[in-house]
Parts: sequence; C-alpha cells; structure tokens
Amino acid sequence: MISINNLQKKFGARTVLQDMNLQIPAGQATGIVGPNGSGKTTTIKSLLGLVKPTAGEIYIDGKSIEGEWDYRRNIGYMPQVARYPENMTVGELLSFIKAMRGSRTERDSELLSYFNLESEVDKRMRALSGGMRQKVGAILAMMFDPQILIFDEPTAGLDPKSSVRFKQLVHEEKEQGKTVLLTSHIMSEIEELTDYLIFMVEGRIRYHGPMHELMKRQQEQRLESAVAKMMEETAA
Ligand SMILES: Nc1ncnc2c1ncn2[C@@H]1O[C@H](COP(=O)(O)OP(=O)(O)OP(=O)(O)O)[C@@H](O)[C@H]1O
Repeated sequence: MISINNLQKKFGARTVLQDMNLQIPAGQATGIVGPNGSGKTTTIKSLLGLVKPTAGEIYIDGKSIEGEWDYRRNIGYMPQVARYPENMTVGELLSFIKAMRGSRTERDSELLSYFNLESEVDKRMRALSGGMRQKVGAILAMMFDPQILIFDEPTAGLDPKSSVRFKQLVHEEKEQGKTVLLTSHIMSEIEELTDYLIFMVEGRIRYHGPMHELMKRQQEQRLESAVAKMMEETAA
C-alpha cells in the first residue's frame, strides 16, 4: 500500500501538487490520468524520491520514504523520457545494471527475446530507435521482478504489436500480485490495464476510486467519455 499524505510540491512560486491525499492499494493496478501538466509525472517522481516534496509524507508499506533509498529496490520504473549512457550497447547497459545490483538474473534475456530485441544487443543506446529505447526501458523496469511497477506513458512510441505485447506482460505482472501504477493519455489502455483510477487536474485529485464507479457516476460506458466529461466539468 502506498499512502500519500498532504503532499505538496512547489517549483519556485508555482504549486504543482496541492495537498494531495491518496491511498494506492497493493496488488492492484491504478491508472493516473489528467490533462498535460496536471502533475502526474511529479507525483510519480515524488514516490521515487526523484522530486523532493515541499510538504507532506509518503509511506510505502507503512514506512516513510523520506531520506530512504533502499525501498527503491522494490520499484521498477519506466520513465516517460529516459536518459541512458548513450555510448553503451544494450547488452553492456543490462550487464552494468545487473553488476550494480549484484544480480545474476536471466530475466533480462527472456525480456529481450520477448520484445524481439536480441538482434539489437550490440547496438549502442544512441543508435536505437525511439520504440527500441522504450523497450529497453520496459526491460530495465521489470528485470529484477520488483513488487511495484511504475510506468509513465509506456506505450507512447511503441508499434501496435509491441504495444499489445507490453500490455500482455503488464497483465501477467498484475496476475502475480504486483502493484502497478500507470499514466497514459490513451484511455483504452488505462481501461484495459487498470482497476483503480486517479484523475488529476492542476495538481489536485478530482477522483480516486474504482474505475467502474466513475463510469457509473458519469453515466458513460467508456472511460474516454467519462474522463472527457469530467474534464469539461472541472474546466467549467
Ligand atoms: N523540474 C521542474 N521545474 C519546474 N517546473 C516543473 C518541473 N517539473 C515539472 N514542472 C511543472 O510541473 C507541472 C506538472 O508537470 P508534470 O510533468 O508532473 O505533468 P504531467 O501531468 O505528467 O503532464 P504530461 O501529461 O504532459 O506528461 C507542469 O507545469 C510542469 O511544467
């Protein structure tokens, strides 16, 4: 369980997260949606300790993450825009990360094969296409079998076949009881992969709860229409 209590983040004078209170259930998949700039990535980065909150606390499994690093071993993160050591080959990067973790996992090889990336292992990171970089990001997020998986717009840039394969993998992770947190602007993807929904506007939570309840409340069959309606309501 991830608990966010009275979280606030300011960048200079600008308040980006406002008094945010959230409980993200363990072993479930939660989608974070909201307009561009509403604070989704900042929320994720706060959970990862990559952004230091201005106020408030975050607890993971009852423990405050403030000043802690070790908890991140249990989190796999696929960022929206990833930066890698560009001179390393895919193979070197994976070996380097494994050596840093002191791990002998072979899951990276399985995932390389799953994403059809075996023929790219000797390519330098800077020579990969955007979609291939995304796949490397997915492999890095999942290769150590973490209990919490965080994906920030994971399928942006993936071709349809890769996107389907990625989603299949997320389904499998969910079935194994992983906690999944996912942001996306593709509502069908949120609908397909997640059960709980967080809807943010201008750094505030406007809805948090089961997805089907939101659809019922908005009297819509599809999440896209329900969220669009909510966006119109909040803009009014
Ligand atoms: N390091 C930073 N310094 C200053 N402002 C920042 C920084 N990071 C994010 N912001 C601002 O915080 C706000 C929220 O950004 P964030 O990336 O969390 O939004 P988002 O909901 O993930 O957006 P998108 O859907 O476009 O990815 C934006 O106004 C953004 O410009």
